[in-house]
Amino acid sequence: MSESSAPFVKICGLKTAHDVDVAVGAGADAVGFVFAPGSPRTVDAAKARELAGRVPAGVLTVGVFRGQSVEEVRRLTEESGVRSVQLHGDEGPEYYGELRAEGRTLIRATATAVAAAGEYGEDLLLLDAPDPGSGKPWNWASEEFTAPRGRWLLAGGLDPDNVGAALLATGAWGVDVSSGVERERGVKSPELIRAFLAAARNTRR
Ligand SMILES: O=C(O)c1ccccc1NCC(=O)[C@H](O)[C@H](O)COP(=O)(O)O
Repeated sequence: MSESSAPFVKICGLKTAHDVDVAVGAGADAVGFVFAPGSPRTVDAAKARELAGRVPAGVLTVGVFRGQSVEEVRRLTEESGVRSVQLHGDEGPEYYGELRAEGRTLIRATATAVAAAGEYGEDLLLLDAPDPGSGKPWNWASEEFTAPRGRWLLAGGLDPDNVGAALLATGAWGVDVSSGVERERGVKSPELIRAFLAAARNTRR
């Protein structure tokens, strides 16, 4: 993708077939299913398999994990059929190496400063808020923020109204959203999903 092309957009925390269809129909590049326990968006492997089965091959399906063992990530990924793994815990490079050796596409989510994407062998870096999925923004607009080198996604408190400015301010390759496309916590809004995708798509860096 060249710098002037449309940003990559991932819609996360989907739980219903209708919301998956809306996100895919509106042009999402990736859709996420939360396997991390304790979230209002958590789905089990069977539900994720049903939802992922609706997604065409050109759209990435992502399982979202936090603080789970490699064995659990492996099991849930295989049972659900998702193609990519997004990790929000404090896993180190060895953990990534183990999953990478199995050919999984890896997204490393972190709230700490990173110099360059790919340092842990991940395919995509995701810069997120310390409390992922909370809808709380972090200081991506501040002068202290230095964007990492390479391809990275921005997340944390994005919504249809601020995603364009966020992309322009940070130069992120793409964006990821959950709370900002919900009408209440854990319940997606088809209108907000469409509005977010339109706003992101119309932004050219
Ligand atoms: O969505 C959750 O509840 C969640 C729980 C545990 C780990 C990650 C989780 N979500 C990740 C995402 O939805 C996105 O990657 C991102 O954090 C979106 O955050 P926001 O748009 O601020 O809700």
